[in-house]
Amino acid sequence: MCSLPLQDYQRYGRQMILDGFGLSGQVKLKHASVVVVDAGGLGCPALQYLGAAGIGLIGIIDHDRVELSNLQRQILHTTESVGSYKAESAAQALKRNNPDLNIDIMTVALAPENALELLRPYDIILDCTDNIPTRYLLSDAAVVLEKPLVSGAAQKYEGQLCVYNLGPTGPCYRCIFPTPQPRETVGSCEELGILGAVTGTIGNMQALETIKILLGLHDQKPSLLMYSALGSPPFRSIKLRARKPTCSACSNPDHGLSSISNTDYVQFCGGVSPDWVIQGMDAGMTGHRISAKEFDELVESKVPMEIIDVRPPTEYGICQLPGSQNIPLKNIMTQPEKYLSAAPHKDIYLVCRLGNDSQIAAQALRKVDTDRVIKDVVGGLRAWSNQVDPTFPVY
Ligand SMILES: Nc1ncnc2c1ncn2[C@@H]1O[C@H](COP(=O)(O)OP(=O)(O)OP(=O)(O)O)[C@@H](O)[C@H]1O
Ligand SMILES: [Zn+2]
Repeated sequence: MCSLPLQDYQRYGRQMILDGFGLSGQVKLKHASVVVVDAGGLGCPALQYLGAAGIGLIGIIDHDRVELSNLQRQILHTTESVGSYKAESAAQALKRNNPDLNIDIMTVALAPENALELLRPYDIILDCTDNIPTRYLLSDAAVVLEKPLVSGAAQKYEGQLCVYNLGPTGPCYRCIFPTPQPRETVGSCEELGILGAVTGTIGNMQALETIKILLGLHDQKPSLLMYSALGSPPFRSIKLRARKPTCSACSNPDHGLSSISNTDYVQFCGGVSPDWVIQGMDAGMTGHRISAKEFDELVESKVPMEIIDVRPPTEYGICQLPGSQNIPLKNIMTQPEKYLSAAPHKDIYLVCRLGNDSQIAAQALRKVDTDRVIKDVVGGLRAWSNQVDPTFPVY
């Protein structure tokens, strides 16, 4: 009797003849389950190889829809899939290659309330996300669920790869990064740019690490791989120590469901909402923020105000709101008092391209002056163009 359907011997034969793989390896993959958060730049290549290799059950979590600007790197999606859910579009692409796959499509954002429930059914979790709050959330959930977390990151020409929480002593993300980097030093692909083949390199390696773990071919030694496409050599690897005895997650016996649901991941990471929060997945919008539409109403009603645009001068030179002045983020961060005393009584509204840097600037100014109205425009000039003035350039 065959352990696999007859046609699978042909489909997977090239990998089954590898030393350390064999029939038993293919059967292990068939009985394995992995969940990939998300179907973006890293998730697409990772999913493509996991699906083709014959993983028995694949979960895809992504609440977002395909946009034209995703297609240079999110290679499972096509021009026709623009507007569809990424999780659905990715699942269709995997099925075109391998029609018998079992795929769980989850078109929701992973959040503290649903993380454990959504991730629990799977053996291994892949972190392919692009924001720091979700990285901490995924790590904390992987620790509670005692599952390996294959984590990738990519930006510009660079990427990183690490397997966290591997085996009983493998470190978690919090062991290595106990506190988030300041928001000013990190940014999204939309802000900083990304070369598609770089996400391809890291995403493929995430699939490879996952398959190694499932087959028992992983050496279980934790390391952080750093990739720089323009570097020489392009790959460097740092050995990581075992779990940190002081880690607030993996070495804390009280770390569990309640610590996840009681953590405000967005606040912990500097209070800047990633776009899944802004899209209403969370009650993240505070009284300190204003929508582009409401901001327009205030401008129209001639309320006295100071409009500060915190973009770099080159970007301010491309397009700007009438009546705004340009004070780049880094100037505000180094001398917030100076800019407050220059406009002593007026309400202050801050804008930037996408609404992230202006949030940081607003927080810094509010620390110095707690009485004044100091708000940032959600979604920045991109939202202004979408919601108020379609003739305002988007770049
Ligand atoms: N908490 C989350 N739950 C589910 N999916 C998430 C979560 N956070 C991020 N994602 C998904 O991660 C993916 C990241 O993909 P990627 O970094 O390639 O950029 P993008 O957001 O699609 O595009 P761009 O940054 O160019 O606008 C997105 O599809 C996003 O929806
Ligand atoms: Zn830890």
